[in-house]
Amino acid sequence: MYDIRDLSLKEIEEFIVSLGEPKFRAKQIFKWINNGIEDFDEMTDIPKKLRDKLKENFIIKNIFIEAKQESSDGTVKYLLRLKDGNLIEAVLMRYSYGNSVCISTQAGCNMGCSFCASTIGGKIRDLSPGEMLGEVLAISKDQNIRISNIVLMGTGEPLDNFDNVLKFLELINSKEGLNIGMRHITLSTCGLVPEIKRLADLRLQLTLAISLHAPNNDKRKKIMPIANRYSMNELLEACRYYVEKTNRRITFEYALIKDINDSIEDAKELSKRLEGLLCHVNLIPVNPVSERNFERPDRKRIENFRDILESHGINTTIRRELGNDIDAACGQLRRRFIT
Ligand SMILES: C[S@@+](CC[C@H](N)C(=O)[O-])C[C@H]1O[C@@H](n2cnc3c(N)ncnc32)[C@H](O)[C@@H]1O
Ligand code: SF4
Repeated sequence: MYDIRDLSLKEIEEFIVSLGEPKFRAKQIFKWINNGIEDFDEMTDIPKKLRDKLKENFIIKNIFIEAKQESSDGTVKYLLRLKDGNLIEAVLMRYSYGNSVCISTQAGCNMGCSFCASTIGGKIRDLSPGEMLGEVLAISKDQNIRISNIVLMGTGEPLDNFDNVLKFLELINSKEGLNIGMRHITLSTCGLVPEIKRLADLRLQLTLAISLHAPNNDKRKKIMPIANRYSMNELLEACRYYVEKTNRRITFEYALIKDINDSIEDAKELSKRLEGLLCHVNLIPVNPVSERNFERPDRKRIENFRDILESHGINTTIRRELGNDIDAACGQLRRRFIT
């Protein structure tokens, strides 16, 4: 049976009208779904007969909180169990401007980046739009807070699950739903070139983050297999296309790994590559993953790297690390539970 959380307001309307019921019921139902109800009988202003019809046709794929780790800075990392038993991670981060949830888009990942815990067991399956919405609803309900920002940076490659991710964006963007503006959404990708162009053509006002992590192709290939499929030139060309279509500044994520991509030469080469592109670089000291032996550079080296980029006119930040005292690296909490 279909998960009712997968449906847009328009799709619910179509269903309601096909039953001969008044259209306004659809809006009531959609609002209940976005309130995080877990049972159709919680829709108290919907007549029982109609609730029974919904039960005959749909289910609600509830997401269960399997475990959570709270950090002293208010960050909460969730291990969530999907209806079929698969485990995923999501993280709540509290900022002065609001509450942000980092969600997973797939159970596992096929992309094989060497520093990432999410890919160690490969991809199990894509998440549905309703499951992604369910991650946000579960956290909002658990904390009794409104979520104002969404980051697609948990387990999985969002552009490898393009249609479901797009539908999810439509759901959370909906005025009658969570009403989260596109400018409050960040989508992070390892760089699937055709999909970046497809996204650009939609001209959504979301922030695109590219996991770059290297100043050139050869170095990128060593840590990110996707670089064998699309060269850095192709990737940067797609980024330029994205900026041209959307007028939005791109964020480049660059995880600094000791002796791999953190030298002065790397910083200089990266600066040249990014020259003239409307962008921002976010430097992230790599999170050591127990299955890998990558190390972080020391603070001085990280700051040097930033200073070189800045001296070339590239806006650069060193990521403020939230949740440092918990298993912060993506996929680590999940791995601890499934191994
Ligand atoms: C888990 S990925 C999910 C989104 C998408 N698949 C991507 O690669 O951009 C989110 C971000 O975490 C980064 N990341 C993964 N493992 C990391 C680690 N051990 N240390 C620091 N950043 C890491 C990725 O490179 C990416 O920028
Ligand atoms: S960094 Fe992103 S694309 Fe790479 S393996 Fe991890 S989740 Fe997948």
